[in-house]
Amino acid sequence: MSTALSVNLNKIAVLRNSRGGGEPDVVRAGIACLDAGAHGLTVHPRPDARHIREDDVHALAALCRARAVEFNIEGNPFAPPRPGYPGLLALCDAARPAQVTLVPDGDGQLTSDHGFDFVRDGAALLPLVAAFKALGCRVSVFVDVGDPEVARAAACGADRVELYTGPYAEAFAAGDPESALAAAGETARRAQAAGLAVNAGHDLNQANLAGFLRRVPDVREVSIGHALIGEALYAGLEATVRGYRRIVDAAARD
Ligand SMILES: CC(=O)[C@@H](O)[C@H](O)COP(=O)(O)O
Ligand SMILES: NCC(=O)COP(=O)(O)O
Repeated sequence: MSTALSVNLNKIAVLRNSRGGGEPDVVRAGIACLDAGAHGLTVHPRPDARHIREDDVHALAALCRARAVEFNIEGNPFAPPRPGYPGLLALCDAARPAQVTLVPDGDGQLTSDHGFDFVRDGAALLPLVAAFKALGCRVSVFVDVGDPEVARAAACGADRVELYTGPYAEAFAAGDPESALAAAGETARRAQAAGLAVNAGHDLNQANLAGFLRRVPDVREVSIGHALIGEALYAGLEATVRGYRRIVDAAARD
């Protein structure tokens, strides 16, 4: 079984928004990721539009359609519309992503840090999941590793769950990933037994990914952004500085 890599472009938009203007360009970055072999692209437009904006969603949806690859939009289905953010359902209605990943983030969160509470939110999720599926989207829901109620995602109508891998990444960085890996494997198996496919994401990187995929069975997709964009900066920094040196050195010779 192979695992698809979906690159999350949020952090390209963070850089762009820090200056206004259009650089770095999220579509150009998306093209580079797809040219390098990414199987799809992910965005998590937040209601405060701190990074990915509505216009980015449409531009990237068009790119993914043209390249026949998966576009994955993440967001909180309960967050109400506001200026600059039409709401997740309206956004998906307009952009028609192949997959929507429902994430229960509050507005003020720095980043995603927990999955759904299915006992509390299950009844409210049921009609929402149906509404996204009526748009033709595969629906994945963000879940905590170790959630004993993970099978309830199937009763909500979801197709997949995305395991929240932040705690695993922390345990790996601390040199003690064993119990996080065992728990992730167990949660994946419980979800799969309920008929759900399994995605994973959050703070995955080139150091911790292989160990995760070795231990957690049949992970269909990983979505990776923060670390990948940081690693890309390091990987490209030397070549870029050399390029600038060539320019200033050539100008000095003229
Ligand atoms: C659901 C998930 O784990 C990622 O989408 C994460 O939320 C990235 O969002 P930010 O880039 O806003 O931190
Ligand atoms: N769903 C996880 C995601 O899209 C990327 O998370 P991160 O790599 O930015 O932590």
